[in-house]
Amino acid sequence: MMPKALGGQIVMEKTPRYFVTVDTPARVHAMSQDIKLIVVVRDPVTRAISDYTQIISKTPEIPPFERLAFKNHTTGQIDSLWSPLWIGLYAQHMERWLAWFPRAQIHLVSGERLISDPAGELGKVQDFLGLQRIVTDKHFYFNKTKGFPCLKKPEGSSKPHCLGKTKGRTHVSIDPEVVQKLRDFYRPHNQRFYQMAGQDFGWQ
Ligand SMILES: Nc1ncnc2c1ncn2[C@@H]1O[C@H](COP(=O)(O)OS(=O)(=O)O)[C@@H](OP(=O)(O)O)[C@H]1O
Repeated sequence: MMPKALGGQIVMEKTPRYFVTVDTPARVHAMSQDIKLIVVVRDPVTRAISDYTQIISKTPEIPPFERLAFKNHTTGQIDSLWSPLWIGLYAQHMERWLAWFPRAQIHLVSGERLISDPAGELGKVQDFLGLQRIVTDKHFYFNKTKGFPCLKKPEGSSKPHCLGKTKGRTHVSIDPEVVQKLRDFYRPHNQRFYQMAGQDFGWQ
């Protein structure tokens, strides 16, 4: 379903689910072997809480995060198959992609640095895509109220553009003990992911 393009044009498509869907690497490989892949990753614990915040905003009747995160609350056994937690097992997902694509064809973007240093992170994306570095520091300003960077002037518009209301929303508050258990759970997975990535994302 990718649109046709002229020589010199780059076609882009974004579907977060691709990174974690088991059959996708093989299907993408069958479509194009020299495709460039970009993945935005953030601290998996914050990611899970953000995910849950999104789910509960649509289905308020679901059980609390603390209940869904554990298979057995007494033994503290984490339910790693619960989607918000399973998605954060980046090393497992990355492994499936690396069975089909060389590491150099996959570029990892830090979700945290995308907020703290958008121009730096986008500079690396432009290099990865073989583009001239057109987007730089001068294209962004930091909106303190939102806690997010905004574009000073998007193409074709004279007004600044900030991300929508749901970006940078307040997360559901989670029992700190549960957060600590999740940090302990993810630590070895994160370490394995840093090794595959060749970079330390600095998650706690
Ligand atoms: N450009 C950019 N830079 C940094 N962070 C970003 C960006 N776009 C989305 N986000 C954050 O990703 C979280 C999920 O947002 P999404 O737009 O993907 O989906 S949704 O809002 O949950 O439907 C959500 O995280 P939280 O706000 O922490 O819940 C978004 O704020």
